[in-house]
Amino acid sequence: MCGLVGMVGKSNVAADIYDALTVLQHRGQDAAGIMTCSNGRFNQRKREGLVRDVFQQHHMERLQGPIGIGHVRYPTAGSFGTALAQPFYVNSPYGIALAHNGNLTNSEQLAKELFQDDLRHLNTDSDSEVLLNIFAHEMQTLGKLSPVADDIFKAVEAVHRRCRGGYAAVAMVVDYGVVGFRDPNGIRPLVVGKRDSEQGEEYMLASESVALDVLGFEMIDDVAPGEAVFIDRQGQLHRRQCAAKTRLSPCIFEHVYFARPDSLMDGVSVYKTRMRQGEYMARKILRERPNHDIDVVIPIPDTSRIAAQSLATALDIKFREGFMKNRYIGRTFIMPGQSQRKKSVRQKLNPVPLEFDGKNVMLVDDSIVRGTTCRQIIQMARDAGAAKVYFASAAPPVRYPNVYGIDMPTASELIAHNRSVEEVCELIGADWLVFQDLEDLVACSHEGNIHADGFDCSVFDGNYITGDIDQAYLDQLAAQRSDEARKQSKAGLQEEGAIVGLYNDAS
Ligand SMILES: O=P(O)(O)OC[C@H]1O[C@H](OP(=O)(O)OP(=O)(O)O)[C@H](O)[C@@H]1O
Ligand SMILES: NC(=O)CC[C@H](N)C(=O)O
Ligand SMILES: [Mg+2]
Repeated sequence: MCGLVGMVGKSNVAADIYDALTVLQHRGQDAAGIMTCSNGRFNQRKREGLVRDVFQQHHMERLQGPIGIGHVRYPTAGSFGTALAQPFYVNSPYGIALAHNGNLTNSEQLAKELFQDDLRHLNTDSDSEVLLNIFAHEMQTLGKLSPVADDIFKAVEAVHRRCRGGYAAVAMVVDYGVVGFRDPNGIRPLVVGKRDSEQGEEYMLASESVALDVLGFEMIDDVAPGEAVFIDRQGQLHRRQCAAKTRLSPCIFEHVYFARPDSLMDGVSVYKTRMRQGEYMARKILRERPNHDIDVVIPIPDTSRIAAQSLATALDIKFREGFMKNRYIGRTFIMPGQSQRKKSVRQKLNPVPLEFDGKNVMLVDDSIVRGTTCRQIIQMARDAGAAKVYFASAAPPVRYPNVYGIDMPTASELIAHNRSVEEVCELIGADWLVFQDLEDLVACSHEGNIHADGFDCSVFDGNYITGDIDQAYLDQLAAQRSDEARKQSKAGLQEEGAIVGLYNDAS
């Protein structure tokens, strides 16, 4: 789940893009990049690492220009490394750069077409490079020396005709402006906002509204499914629906885990949704065990805190912060390998023994995916003296791979895949395990926006809303992206040295 920023300002935008990327860091910890444009030249800095490590003063100084885009990466396709960091760039036509959040499900087919029909070379195995080249090819076929908004929209229309999957993107056309667009199902999020400056209005596109808030932009709107929003270099905003058939089916896992709670996505307050998740969980707990003996509710920081608090309030049970979080360790789920994830849980969380000693504790997490976190946490609770350890997940069991931009490619790595709740409970070592029901989770989100046509819940129900996913695709994805496959590809990459990429090295 990557983070995107695009900006058209009245003076240099790099510092604002940097700040917005730090606000979106929770969406991707692997690599970061910024590209700006001034007087017909692109300036770029991208590398593996967190935003604060990638950009130093001298990089910021050379990122000149009043328009730019930025990206934080959490890989879901292709390999790792600086050459795969975004934005991507093509020199023809015009000079176009693009940053992408999501995953194209037909990227292999598109890569073939790009080579055989469009005569374009791809230098990486990133689906984002495919998306950029499709957009660039469609701009090229229009054959305009000076493109206008209408041309950008025609190219986005063609992107929607050719691309499948989940995608939100920001692209910059040299000296013309920045366009943001979203797939026809609105799976991945994108918002647009504006701010007044002394020289006139400035615009920002971002994955989450929280980036706009922090930078002083007022939210204009969510980019609609299939819509494109183009802000030209002069600061004029143009928008158009570019897809023939659209529906609003945003990814529900954004509400469960990915998004920051202070974000508003498609009209849904992530914070309020998580509050409702806790309330619905409390009802389920009372349905299952009206005479439960829970003494205390303890969240597993960070994401579950809000749901855990409302759950405790609804049950009228004490809420206690029984685990302290090391603030210098990032999110473990979006780390690239299982051994790193496993080690980080223990480094990240440490129990406060007096909250556990002799008590029946109900631990609450937002979700159980691979089971890395809950297994260790339950053991920690027992070691800290808990009498009974109950566990509640504010989301239903994750049983199916994600194909739209979340790194859950392999069913067999998911602890609940092909397992009953009782089996998972035994495997993680809990005394009682309660999962949210899917219809309740959907209700929590739907209450936030009754106009949504639905939500992408594929990781919970295996129903892939783009309708193009079959077992062969899932098998191929698992073969390419399982933890095991990735260990090997990373080793291969290091042996061969970095692939050719248009990026700056560590200097
Ligand atoms: O079952 P698992 O595979 O362990 O995945 C689920 C866990 O991973 C996430 O936490 P993470 O540490 O990434 O982030 P957080 O601090 O935002 O909770 C999520 O909040 C769960 O705690
Ligand atoms: N999480 C994402 O949005 C990933 C974007 C893109 N598929 C990549 O792997 O770089
Ligand atoms: Mg967590």
